[in-house]
Amino acid sequence: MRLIRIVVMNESLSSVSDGFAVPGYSLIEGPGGLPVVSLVNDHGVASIALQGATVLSYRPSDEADVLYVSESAVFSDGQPIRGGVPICFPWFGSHGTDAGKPSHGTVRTRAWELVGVHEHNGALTVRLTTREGVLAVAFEVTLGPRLGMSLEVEHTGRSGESEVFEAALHTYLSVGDVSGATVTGLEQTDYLDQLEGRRRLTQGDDPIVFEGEVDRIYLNTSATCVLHDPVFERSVAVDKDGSRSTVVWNPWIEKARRLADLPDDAWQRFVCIETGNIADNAVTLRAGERHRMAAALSVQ
Ligand SMILES: O=P(O)(O)OC[C@H]1O[C@H](O)[C@H](O)[C@@H](O)[C@@H]1O
Repeated sequence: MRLIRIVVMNESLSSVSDGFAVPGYSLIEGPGGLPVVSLVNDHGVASIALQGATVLSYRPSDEADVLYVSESAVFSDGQPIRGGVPICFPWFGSHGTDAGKPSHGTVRTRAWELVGVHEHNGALTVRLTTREGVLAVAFEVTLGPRLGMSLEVEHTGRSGESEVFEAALHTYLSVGDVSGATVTGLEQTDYLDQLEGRRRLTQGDDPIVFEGEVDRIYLNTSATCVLHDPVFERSVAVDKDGSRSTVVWNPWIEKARRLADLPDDAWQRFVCIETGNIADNAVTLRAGERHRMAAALSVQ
């Protein structure tokens, strides 16, 4: 176990010299030696890598994991983790003006700081922070009756300044077989089709089905989405708050082959439903302002 710097920000948190003395919480050595927060309580089990503040698993009691992590994922400093819930920030996809900058921003490839763990009404919450220029970023994960995830951004710069950012909780949901899976909640919603240079189209009345690559940024929607999985015989709801965009992605056969950290057949085993603020829905923050975006996963 390597040494990890842990700062207690909140005096009310119980702490010991090497972590937080909260029942159900532990900091363990995860894949590739990366530090991983493990949470266990009556609601289930969750784990979060400090690398990218990436949620790696969420298993409600008596359920298989809600999240998918690639069997070929790379767990290494400076590398994004393929699966779970990577955080895209402060841009989504390729950078608007500099093609040399990394896909999905800067924070998914760096170690975040673990600043707090607490228990409240039987739920466990862990808080991680990072910073991008004048934007201070905090991510909280709560293991309760649902898995809560909250991304809060504060502009700490000088008055008169403002910043525009995009964000997404890039949630890889595990499915028994993508071919039979459907997503509801985005009917009659406009989207940018990433497969057609972000051409603007409108979803019809039918659920989203997967019969080929799907890569869409739905705009101006705060709707709950539900992933229906007839093989696992369950539905997973993605509720959200402070988010106006939802991305739905499955790479299908060809793109999965091109992604080195994804097995060739892995496209069958996940659907991404990503809670975000992207493109038209990018967020502008003036100095001193905060923005909070949250998502909650639950099995129905
Ligand atoms: O390979 P990554 O940089 O992790 O991106 C994986 C995927 O993320 C999002 O879902 C985008 O809409 C896709 O276009 C992209 O392929």
